[in-house]
Amino acid sequence: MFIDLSEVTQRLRRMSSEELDVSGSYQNFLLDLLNEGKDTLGVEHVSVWLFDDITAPNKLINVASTQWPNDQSVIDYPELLCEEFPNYFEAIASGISIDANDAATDPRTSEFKESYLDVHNITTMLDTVIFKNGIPHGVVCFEGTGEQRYWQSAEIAYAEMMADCCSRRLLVNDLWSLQQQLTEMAFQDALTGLKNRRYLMDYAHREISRHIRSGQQLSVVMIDIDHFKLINDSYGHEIGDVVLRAFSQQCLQALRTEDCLCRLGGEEFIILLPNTSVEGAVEVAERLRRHVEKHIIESGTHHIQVTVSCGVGEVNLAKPFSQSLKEADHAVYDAKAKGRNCVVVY
Ligand SMILES: Nc1nc2c(ncn2[C@@H]2O[C@H](COP(=O)(O)OP(=O)(O)OP(=O)(O)O)[C@@H](O)[C@H]2O)c(=O)[nH]1
Repeated sequence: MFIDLSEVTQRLRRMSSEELDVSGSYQNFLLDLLNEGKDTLGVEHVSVWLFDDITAPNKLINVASTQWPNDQSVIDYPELLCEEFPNYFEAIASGISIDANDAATDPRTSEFKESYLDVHNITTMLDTVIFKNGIPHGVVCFEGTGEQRYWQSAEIAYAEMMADCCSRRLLVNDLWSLQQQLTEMAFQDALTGLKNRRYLMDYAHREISRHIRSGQQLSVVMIDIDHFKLINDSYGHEIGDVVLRAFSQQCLQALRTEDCLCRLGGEEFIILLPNTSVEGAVEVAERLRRHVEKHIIESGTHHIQVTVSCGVGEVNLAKPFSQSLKEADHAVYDAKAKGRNCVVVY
């Protein structure tokens, strides 16, 4: 097959520079490349396989394929075990492209004969190595059916270019995942795993706009653990942390998933309740107060009962959210003055 390298190189270089949408679970960010390779080399299908562990690979995992349906995500990714295909794994580890003209007799691919090649009528394979930091990370597999093929050097060079493009796309995907993690961390409280104050302010801002449009009520409940200092002083700061974590889980159990529970800091928490009146918010706070009071927290030999004081208020949609927080805080102050373990409305 004749390949005009200058033309396909141009196309690949342009594709490589395109912005990637890596947000979907299905590997569309690889598929356009693979389809390009399939058409250019005129093969039956193209797939990408990655090592499970780049430093000590045990298996190759199939992460993308031109054979997979476009509209559904693949749940079980096919795998190849190193112990079953040692020659193939050794060939990949060498980093040199596998140009198996006759896949059934080539020593690098003949291991697939009965289980795969014969079953799918694959006659020829061209596998090029994907590198990560200079180390083999996986392969792009071009598989052909029908007439036996004699891979030309231009075709091999093209397939290697494809593998390099895949490397870059996988790198972009890694960076995107990292960025996602960092974003999550920025909005999460490290101790309890709940959302933090930054998230609350952002979320409240959006909810206020939405509630102005819908005309629904938005309420807030501030929760403060009673005599928390005493827990720290009696059992130590570490047990205090255990209590904060267990308490957070108790609160989540008592709430609906759409209720936004955040840790403001210390032993102070807040729930933002969308589409909820003050009466509704009082019910939520009472339910939560009773739930917390009833469930003893166990840590080692310690059995610790926690109670909470809650302040409830309606969020004034015309004023800054910080004002609503101040009002709820005021109500908590009143609840403490009333003897704690109770709910007070601002
Ligand atoms: N273990 C632990 N303690 C914390 C954390 N953050 C704040 N604290 C402690 O929480 C305690 C809060 O004490 P206070 O503000 O006096 O309130 P309180 O003892 O709960 O008393 P009342 O609110 O009046 O019922 C302080 O001792 C803080 O050091 C944390 O992340 N872990």
